[in-house]
Amino acid sequence: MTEIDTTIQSIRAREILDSRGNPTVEAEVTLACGAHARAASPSGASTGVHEALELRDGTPGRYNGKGVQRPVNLINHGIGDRLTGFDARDQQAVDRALIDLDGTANKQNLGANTTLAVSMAVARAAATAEGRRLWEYLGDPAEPLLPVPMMNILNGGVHANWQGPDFQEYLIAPYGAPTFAEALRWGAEIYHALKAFLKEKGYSTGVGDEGGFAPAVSSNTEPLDLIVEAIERAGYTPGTQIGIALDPASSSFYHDGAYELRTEGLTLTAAEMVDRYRDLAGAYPIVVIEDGLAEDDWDGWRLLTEAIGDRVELVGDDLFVTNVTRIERGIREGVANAVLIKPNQIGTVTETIAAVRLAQQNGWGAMVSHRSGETVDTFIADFTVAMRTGHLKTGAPARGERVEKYNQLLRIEEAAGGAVRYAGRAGFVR
Ligand SMILES: O=C(O)[C@@H](CO)OP(=O)(O)O
Ligand SMILES: [Mg+2]
Repeated sequence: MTEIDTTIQSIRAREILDSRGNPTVEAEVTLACGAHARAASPSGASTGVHEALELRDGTPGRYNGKGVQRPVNLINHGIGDRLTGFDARDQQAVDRALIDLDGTANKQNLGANTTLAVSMAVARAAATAEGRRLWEYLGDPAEPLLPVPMMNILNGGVHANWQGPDFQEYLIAPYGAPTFAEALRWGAEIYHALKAFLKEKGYSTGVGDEGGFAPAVSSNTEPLDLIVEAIERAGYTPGTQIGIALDPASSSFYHDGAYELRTEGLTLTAAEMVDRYRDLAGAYPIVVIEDGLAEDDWDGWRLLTEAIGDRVELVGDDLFVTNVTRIERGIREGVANAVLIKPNQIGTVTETIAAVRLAQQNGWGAMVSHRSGETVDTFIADFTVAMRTGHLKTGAPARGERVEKYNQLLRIEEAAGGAVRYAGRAGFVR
């Protein structure tokens, strides 16, 4: 067998649009053997202050300073040349070179959007050259684990321009399904049942950034009642077949040391928020709460973990920002029990894998996630299967940029055949 030459021959970048109509970076890698692949960075709206930098043009003009010509130029005039000659199969060396070229802890010079597009495109090009599927190339698990799709069917907070609830995301988790394909079908049926129910109640069925409905509800609890009803109308049982997850994204309504629930006209302390989550977890089949407390409210997080960490998966997103230093602190201090994994919060595939492994080695959960600004790139679908993380959140079962990830998982489940397993309830740490 002749050895395939996976030496990087060229890397080019371009500006494309994301699902919010904002520019983002797409990188394209060509190898000596002729294989080529591309990858695009997503972009968040409720970004954590500790995330790696997302580099944009900054100056008014094209896209009001939100353009990405600077990242594109960095790749076309510098990064591409630096990485030419590297073996695309040596992901760690490629990512190390990107990290060194940037030279900061937070990708301040190159931007995590710049480095991530390159890093993912290199991995995909290497997989293509080897004729392997990306999930096999990244992890080669003997028994591929299909994740529970965490479907965000009701949007609030900044993703709904603060027209709906303060809590940003209400998700359904069809963990009782026998296969991923069935889970996705259940989720889509519940999504449609919710739409019909909202219409019946006179609510708008317009959607937010992640494809979930964004009704102008009068409290943060009302969506839970709407969703429970939708689950039942679709013919499923809340709690045994379908769980509910929340991402309040509370950093976005945390001001001057308190949590401001505008919808309810209330300002709560961390302890009062914890009481509320305890009550909600008692009254509804809640399996996951992400970012229940704010990104630097470690004391509040500790209270929450002590209160319900034994029965609810408590996921740190803005708290950990896919950063091993912050995750290590959480593990050391017993704060949270799971990590949200967003590759663009840290900027390379290698560093993202390190964050997943750190969580898994400590018995913590790792939930891979899309961003609210997405493209049709499906890297995270393959990544989730490769890392066997058991669950993935990538929006509503509607809107192209969201369903493309779910559809990729359908393809993976089909391709993996008999070897495959659906994570189900075991996909959660609690
Ligand atoms: O808070 C989140 O978890 C994400 C993704 O759902 O939102 P954004 O990409 O806007 O940070
Ligand atoms: Mg979040």
